[in-house]
Amino acid sequence: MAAVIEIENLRKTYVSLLRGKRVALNGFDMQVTAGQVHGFLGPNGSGKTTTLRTLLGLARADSGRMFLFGQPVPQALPAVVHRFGAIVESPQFFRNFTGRRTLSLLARVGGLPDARVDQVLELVGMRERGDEKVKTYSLGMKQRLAVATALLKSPELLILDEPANGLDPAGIREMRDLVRGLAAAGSTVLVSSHLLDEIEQICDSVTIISRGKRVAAGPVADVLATQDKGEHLVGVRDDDRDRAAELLSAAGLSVVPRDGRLVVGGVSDPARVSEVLGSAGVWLTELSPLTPDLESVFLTITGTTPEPGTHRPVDESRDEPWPAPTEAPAKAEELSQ
Ligand SMILES: Nc1ncnc2c1ncn2[C@@H]1O[C@H](COP(=O)(O)OP(=O)(O)OP(=O)(O)O)[C@@H](O)[C@H]1O
Repeated sequence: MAAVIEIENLRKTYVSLLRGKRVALNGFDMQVTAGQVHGFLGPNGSGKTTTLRTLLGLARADSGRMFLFGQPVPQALPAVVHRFGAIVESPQFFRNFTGRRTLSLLARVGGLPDARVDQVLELVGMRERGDEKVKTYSLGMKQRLAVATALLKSPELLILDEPANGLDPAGIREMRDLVRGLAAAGSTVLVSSHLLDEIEQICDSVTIISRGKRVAAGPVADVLATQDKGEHLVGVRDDDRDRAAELLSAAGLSVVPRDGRLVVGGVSDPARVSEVLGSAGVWLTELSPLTPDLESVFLTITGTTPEPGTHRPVDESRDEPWPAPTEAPAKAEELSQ
């Protein structure tokens, strides 16, 4: 399958007079295959929005290579811009326009038939509210309107930065169905989100970024498998628990008690657990695999598992000292971004 997005060794440093240099992307790589829903995950400040802004020509990279539909960007953006839709920062709408008027205006600018407006309003579940003014919309409705604007040109690729932001549970489910529906119709979707269970449900593949670098990528199942330690939840009668722990430890398995049961790691064949215990007259009441979910994998890989009593800095990027006076002064464009 062809790669719709390819990013190689992308570097981006922000420079500000107040804070000096800040490395946002530190040699980041990503590939998104055609027809997939691809999740883009990372802790706060890890570089997701910077990646998307750089890919779309809204910020300039220090170095690295990027391709959309096989064409180098930002140079080829004018040639491919009609093939993708993106919502990277909360778009601003005219407050006194209705949703429909907003979309009609954009459709006209893009040379699209007005009939497309009704289609996209329907797609994002806003058909009934389309004739109300934007200023009466909730955050979630504005989010849907934003998605509708990105869908107007029936893009082959849709890039959504935190599309579930502000949506209630029903809205999140609708967004999920919308994204899956687009993929089923042949579109490619890149979606960044902090909602890991959502990503696990809707994405075929993921890229996880931490401190401006890719730390994991691939089909969701493969990424989950990297952290699969063969853990099983083992239940025995209360009286047998200590003995079971001893037996399993003696058999070379790791054993940690949890909520009246034992978490046993390093199990390549579950039959071994029942064999070890059964041969000593200890009988199982439960034996179930503990497969990692995306949230636990994410927390482990990015090193952001909360530790009771400690606070994690909210921003992951690396500060660098202000450049020595001999270095070239930062460009005005960089300072303003
Ligand atoms: N315009 C800017 N000027 C200076 N620093 C910036 C600018 N935009 C982003 N940064 C910094 O770059 C780093 C990466 O930010 P970015 O917004 O890309 O992260 P993110 O992964 O999208 O975070 P979040 O999940 O919180 O949205 C952060 O340290 C951020 O403070």
